[in-house]
Amino acid sequence: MSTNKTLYQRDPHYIPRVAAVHDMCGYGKCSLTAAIPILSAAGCDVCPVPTALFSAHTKFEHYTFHDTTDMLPGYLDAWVQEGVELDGIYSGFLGSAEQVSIIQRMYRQYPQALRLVDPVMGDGGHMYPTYTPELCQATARLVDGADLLLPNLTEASLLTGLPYEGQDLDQAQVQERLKALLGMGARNVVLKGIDHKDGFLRNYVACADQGGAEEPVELKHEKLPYMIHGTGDAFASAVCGALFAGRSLDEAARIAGEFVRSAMEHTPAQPDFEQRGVSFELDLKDLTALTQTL
Ligand SMILES: Nc1ncnc2c1ncn2[C@@H]1O[C@H](COP(=O)(O)OP(=O)(O)O)[C@@H](O)[C@H]1O
Ligand SMILES: Cc1ncc(COP(=O)(O)O)c(C=O)c1O
Repeated sequence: MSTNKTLYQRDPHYIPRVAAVHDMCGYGKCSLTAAIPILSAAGCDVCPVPTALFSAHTKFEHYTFHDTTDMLPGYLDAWVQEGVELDGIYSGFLGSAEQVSIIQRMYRQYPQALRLVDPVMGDGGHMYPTYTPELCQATARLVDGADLLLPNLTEASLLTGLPYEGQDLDQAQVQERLKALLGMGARNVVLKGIDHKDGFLRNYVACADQGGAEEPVELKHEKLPYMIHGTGDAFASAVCGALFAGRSLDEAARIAGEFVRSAMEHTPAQPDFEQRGVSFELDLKDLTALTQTL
């Protein structure tokens, strides 16, 4: 089964501009330090909107956190004054609940821009330390009208109220979560990280214009026997990059899964690999080759 759906028609001589609304981490590759290189490798002009500044991500014992909410209205006003145009708004980890209203303001200001929402809130059944129930409720407001929503299973539970039942979900449980997310107004969903402990990871693609009635598309690839932080951001950024390169949704999710798997294969060769995050630098040229239409 294939949805074979294209969200963005790429003119081969045009470079799409995408606002990346994520935090910046000094160490531990995730968020903007994933989104900027990965989307650029896929042929996008990335304009960062930093939602917070961290010395390192929240899986570290020691980190500093600076919420940037206060500076964002002026930052975006200045873009409007300069006539900056956007083809996409790709949001992820947020610093405060008020930032959801700021993203909605961007949606009003750039009505043609694709709305790509990675509803970063937690994993393994737990919220990230700087997330609060209020911030999760606010994040849920981004589901309605999202052209693409990219939750993991923890985030799918937080958004839908369905229980978190681990990563080993059967087809009916996957379908239930996808239907609930489409029912909340997401136009397309990629549900990440289903793990039957059979040596593969599975990602599922579902589209609202199929009424949620069709079987979702299952994309499976090898699972490497270690976990590294930041895979969700690398995966979501690669899906978005491939979409802006004109790839279909299924193909974008397949390309992104292979990109993360391949990058994870290179990662253990690096010192402190479990700390530094996914080392995808050597894989960027392959992402360019896979996504480029020029
Ligand atoms: N151990 C792994 N081996 C291979 N691919 C992986 C591995 N971990 C994650 N990935 C890929 O990255 C995607 C996103 O990772 P995941 O950890 O599920 O996201 P999140 O960080 O949002 O919880 C997965 O769905 C899978 O395609
Ligand atoms: C500061 C920060 N940004 C982003 C993330 C998202 O990481 P992932 O790619 O694993 O979803 C996290 C998760 O801990 C984080 O702490």
